[in-house]
Amino acid sequence: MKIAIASDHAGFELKSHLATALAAAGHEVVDLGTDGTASVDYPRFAEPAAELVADGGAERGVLVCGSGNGVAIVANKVHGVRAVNAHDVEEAEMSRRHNDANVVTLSGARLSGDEADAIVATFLSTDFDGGRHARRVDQITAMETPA
Ligand SMILES: O=C(CO)[C@H](O)[C@H](O)[C@H](O)COP(=O)(O)O
Repeated sequence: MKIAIASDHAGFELKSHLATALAAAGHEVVDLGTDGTASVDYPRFAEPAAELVADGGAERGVLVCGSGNGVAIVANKVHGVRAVNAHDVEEAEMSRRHNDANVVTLSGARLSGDEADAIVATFLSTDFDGGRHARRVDQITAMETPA
């Protein structure tokens, strides 16, 4: 799967870990930075990654900042993106099954590499349930189109 990944300084360590692990698992990883622990502003990195997902250039996005919150807020400004800050495997699973989330955001401050690996693996492998959930996702998508 082609995956866009990005972080700010607070997510850099976990993002680097995930980029390596995802590539080793056979995924095509597009790393949009940041490239170190120097302080940067998360919108600058989260927006291009979210746009790549929205444009179809990547199937899923993985974004990391200190809390996972800032990058989620940025990603959800991009039409076509449904980003969820997943704190555990169950949230990742439900974000796929019920929300058809295409971007997962993570806390670099609170998650271990093993925890993040499990969350991302679940996020990538879980299918959307469709049915009544598709109707609700369609209602979200309709909000992005001016009447
Ligand atoms: O969590 C974040 C945004 O939601 C960021 O990664 C930062 O950790 C947070 O904004 C704090 O910024 P700082 O410049 O690292 O103090």
